[in-house]
Order: sequence, then C-alpha cells, then structure tokens
Amino acid sequence: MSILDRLQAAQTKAEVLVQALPWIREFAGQTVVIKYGGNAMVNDELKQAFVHDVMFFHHVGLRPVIVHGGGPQINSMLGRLGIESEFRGGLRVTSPEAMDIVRMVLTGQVQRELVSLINRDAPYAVGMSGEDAGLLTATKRTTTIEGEEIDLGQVGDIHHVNPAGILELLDAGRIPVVSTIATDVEGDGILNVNADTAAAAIAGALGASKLLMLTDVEGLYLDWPNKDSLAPTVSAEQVRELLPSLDAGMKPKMEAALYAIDAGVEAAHIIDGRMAHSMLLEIFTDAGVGTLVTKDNE
Ligand SMILES: Nc1ncnc2c1ncn2[C@@H]1O[C@H](COP(=O)(O)OP(=O)(O)O)[C@@H](O)[C@H]1O
Ligand SMILES: CC(=O)N[C@@H](CCC(=O)OP(=O)(O)O)C(=O)O
Repeated sequence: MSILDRLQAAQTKAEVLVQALPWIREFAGQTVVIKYGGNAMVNDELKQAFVHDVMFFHHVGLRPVIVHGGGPQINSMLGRLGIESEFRGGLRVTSPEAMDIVRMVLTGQVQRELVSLINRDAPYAVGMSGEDAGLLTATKRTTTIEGEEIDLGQVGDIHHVNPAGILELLDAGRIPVVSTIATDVEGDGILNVNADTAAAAIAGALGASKLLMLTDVEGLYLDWPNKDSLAPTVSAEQVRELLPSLDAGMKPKMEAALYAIDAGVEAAHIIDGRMAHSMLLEIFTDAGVGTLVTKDNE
C-alpha cells in the first residue's frame, strides 16, 4: 500500500470517529439493554464482534446490560437428552423436565460463555439469573391460538422487576449478563420467560433509553417474507396494527418493543446479529441498519 493510500485509509477512519462523536455525547451515561438472541450467536467471530461492541459501549460511557436468549442451544440439549419440546405461539411448552434443562443451558452454559468471553477482554461482566436478588418474578401464562387457550407448562410472564441488583453492578462499573429464569410469584418454583419479554421489562424498570434486540434477520419486514418490505423505521402505532398478522418469531419481539416503549424506553431497535458490529453501526453512525421502533408522536 502506498503512503497516499495509507493516509486516505487513515482519513476515512478519522471521519468515522468524528461521525460517532455526536452520538457518543448524546448517549453517554445512558442505560442500554441489549437482548442477545440465541439465533444471533452464530459463530465465534460474531460473538467476538458482539463483545467488542459491548466493550465500546462501556468505554464511551454507556451502561450496557445484556439479556441473553438461547432457544437453539436449549433445543440442542433437549434433543441430545431425548426430551420432547414444542413451541406454541413463539413460546416453548415447558414441562418440569424441560425446565431443568432450560435453567441449566441458560444460566450454566450460554450465560457462562458470554461472561467468559467479555472477561477475557477485561473483567467487567457479572452473570445474574432472574432468580438472583429478586430480579425477576413471574406468573404462569398461557397463549391463545385460534381462540383456544393453550397451557404452556412452566412459562411465565413478568410480574415484577427488581432492578436493584443490576443497578448495583452498573454503579460498580460492571456489565450485567442476565438469564431469563424467574421466580414464580404464585408457587414455589421457577418459570421460563421469553428473553425478548424479559429484556423489555428490564429495560422499562431500569429507565433505559434503548432496547436493542439482536436476532437472525435484517429487521422487521412489513410483508414477511417479501425481502423488499424491510422497514427502517416504524411507529408504535404501526406495530400495534401489524401485531395480529405477525409470525411466531417476530411476535414476541414486537410485543417486547411495544412494552418497552409504553414503559418509557425511547426506542427499540431490531438488529441483525449475523452482521459483525451491527450494534455499533446502528447506534454510532448515520448508516442506521435494522428497524427502529419509535414512540407514536415521532
Ligand atoms: N415480519 C417479520 N419480519 C422479520 N422476521 C420475521 C417476521 N415474521 C417472522 N419472522 C421470523 O422471526 C425470526 C426471529 O425471531 P426468533 O427466531 O425468535 O429470533 P431470536 O432467537 O433472535 O429471538 C426471523 O428469523 C424470521 O424467521
Ligand atoms: C418461554 C420461552 O420460549 N422461553 C425461551 C427462553 C430463551 C429465549 O427466549 O431464547 P431466544 O431469545 O434465543 O429465542 C425458550 O425456552 O427458548
């Protein structure tokens, strides 16, 4: 590479840094909840890119909180153990036997892996389950399909979020990594909570400014699966209209986006986790990848 080429490449990097400046200034000190879906944890390079983005957020003064999923990882373990599992309305029907595996995979495998990956860079990450310090309590929920109420077993909807434990970690300069197992407020057991739902409730309780949801699709398609229908921005009102027609995977995500916005979170973003550094591009550049869900009046 000639000196001129090297100077031009350096100039481009400087421009990118300068472009990030207003966003860094705007978001410094704000809490951002990142929902890291199991389908976005595709390979080691992408996981490493995710960790670098989280570290970038942390070092420019944002307060990132990671709420992770792990649906595919749970499926794989259930399959290895020969335990049947099915999804109804985007939620896993969770028998007591499956519940043990869900807890084991989320808190013992996926969360540990993320915590270790971050801490290999710098020792900031601390894992938490929704069971820890009363973080998540839930009540048993069902789902309705074609007018019929379906029993989902040990599946919960958030009853209450006690964010004290997360706030203590954030104030100590840590990066909380949360698994979405909740204490059953009506019984003496635990409940399996969809990670999108939990992330939205946590974002609301923390007064987060953003909820970022990393998944395995470019964003919300208004006319799924028509690839020309990707929406760069949608209002909460539009999402409310779309909700009944949405397919399984996107439904809990859009319900979560609405919940977060109704709880005061300024924006929810659906971001393609299969693209390296998509979070940085969405937050700190003018490029705007993914779908931004905003309040009705914006
Ligand atoms: N309107 C839509 N726009 C985008 N994706 C959709 C839509 N409807 C359904 N989907 C599906 O939702 C999936 C994402 O949800 P899910 O598989 O639950 O991801 P995650 O594990 O990241 O939570 C996409 O891969 C896609 O197949
Ligand atoms: C009730 C319910 O469906 N819980 C989910 C929890 C994990 C999750 O939500 O993982 P993703 O974000 O990767 O989909 C499950 O058991 O798969």
